Amino acid sequence: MLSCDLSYRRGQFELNIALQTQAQVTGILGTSGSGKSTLLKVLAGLLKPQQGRIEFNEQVFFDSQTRQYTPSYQRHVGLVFQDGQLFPHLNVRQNLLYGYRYLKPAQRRFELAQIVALLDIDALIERRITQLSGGEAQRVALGRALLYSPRLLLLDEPLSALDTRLKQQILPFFARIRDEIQIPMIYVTHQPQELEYLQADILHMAQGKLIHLP
Ligand SMILES: Nc1ncnc2c1ncn2[C@@H]1O[C@H](COP(=O)(O)OP(=O)(O)OP(=O)(O)O)[C@@H](O)[C@H]1O
Repeated sequence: MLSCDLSYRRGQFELNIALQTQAQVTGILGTSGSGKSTLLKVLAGLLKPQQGRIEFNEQVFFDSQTRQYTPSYQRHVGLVFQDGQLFPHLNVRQNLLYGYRYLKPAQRRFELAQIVALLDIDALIERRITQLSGGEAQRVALGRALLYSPRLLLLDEPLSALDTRLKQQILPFFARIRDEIQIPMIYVTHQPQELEYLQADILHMAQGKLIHLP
């Protein structure tokens, strides 16, 4: 269960979000500039709200009243952006194991072979990042996030850099994450069809707030 009630201000922009969700996939739709990415960064611990409380599965991420703040690396959340942001100087295997190496064995929920099979990236494992297609790179980025054993996956338009055919190929992998390893996901997109495919609970944002559509 993710529960938050927070305000975050940056210049003229203000984010005010109160939500509770325990859906497997929570989808967030909203116009450009409505604050979707900012919300994910606040949940990930990359931006600190001025006020409120964020709790995930009974772990307090932030509480302005008790002055609690859990830094990003202690939240165990995975973040995937639209362009994957893989390290170009490392090959696929090294990218996949990047965060995993820093986990204690007891913290590791998955093994490399399991994630490689889940995402069907076996044939790519020794490739350089520059030798990957957009869809392959995105699966590797997802694999790297999963190997970090996140308890929550934050996805910021993970398919928006891909063409329609590739989107159709990759969406089922998100369904596999939902069904086979059951990591809750917050999935930001401009495409309602992606959320329908994933049977997400859908939230709408506008101007820094959640809104109810008529
Ligand atoms: N690094 C930054 N510094 C200052 N303002 C920013 C920064 N990043 C975003 N903003 C502003 O914060 C507001 C929310 O931006 P955000 O990126 O969260 O929107 P979004 O809903 O994710 O948009 P999009 O759908 O275009 O990705 C916008 O007004 C944006 O211009």
